[in-house]
Amino acid sequence: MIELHGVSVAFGDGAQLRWVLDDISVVLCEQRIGIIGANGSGKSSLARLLNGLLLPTSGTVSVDGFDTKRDGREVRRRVGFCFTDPDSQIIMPTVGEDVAFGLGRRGLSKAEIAARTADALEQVGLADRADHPAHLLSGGQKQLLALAAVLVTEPSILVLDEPTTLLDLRNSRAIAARIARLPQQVVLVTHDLDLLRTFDRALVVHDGRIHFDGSPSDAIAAYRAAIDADGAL
Ligand SMILES: Nc1ncnc2c1ncn2[C@@H]1O[C@H](COP(=O)(O)OP(=O)(O)OP(=O)(O)O)[C@@H](O)[C@H]1O
Repeated sequence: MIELHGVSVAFGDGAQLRWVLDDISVVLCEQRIGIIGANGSGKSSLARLLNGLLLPTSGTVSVDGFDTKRDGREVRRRVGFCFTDPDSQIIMPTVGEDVAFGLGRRGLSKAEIAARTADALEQVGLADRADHPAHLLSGGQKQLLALAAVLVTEPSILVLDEPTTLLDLRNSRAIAARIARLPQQVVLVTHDLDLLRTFDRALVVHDGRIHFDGSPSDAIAAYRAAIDADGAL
């Protein structure tokens, strides 16, 4: 369970200080939660708070009772994060090595690392690509690899920041299908409103605040209404 209490985030300082999230309090415990909203509204900042990639300027964020400021290590063990651009996450030459890399410094035997790597690749449908050069994968396969590299660390919560933005329809469907089968709690930032159809809950972020919180269909309607009210369409 993720809890945010009175969370605000500012970037810059002095005359350059800019608040991008404003007094957010929310408890996230459903299995599938979407975050939607306009460009620059604060969605990624909100997502990054959830595993301590970004720390609140004021207020607190906790995961299963562990505070992201005080207990960063415990939080990162529980919350895996996938970035929009998988290239920024792929580190090693081959697919298998890249997934195994996440298990370094855990004191696991070679056999355990190999078994967990194979299992993570199986989960995302890349089991036959272990020896393939990671940079030669397609965009969709790279997204799946980035997901496997997070899954191998066995997080109980996954935060995915726009995992289908770079993908064509076929690959985004493949990612959506994999996400749907994951046993973990998933918090998904997306502009692809179709992805939320089967979700339990969706938050609409608007101007750094949670503008709406409820069912995905009501959230999409609230998002459309907010954009219309802004005169942006
Ligand atoms: N590290 C940073 N330093 C300064 N400003 C930042 C930083 N990260 C984000 N911002 C600003 O915070 C605001 C919210 O950004 P954020 O990436 O959270 O929005 P978003 O809703 O995810 O947008 P998008 O849909 O375009 O990805 C933007 O105005 C952005 O420029």
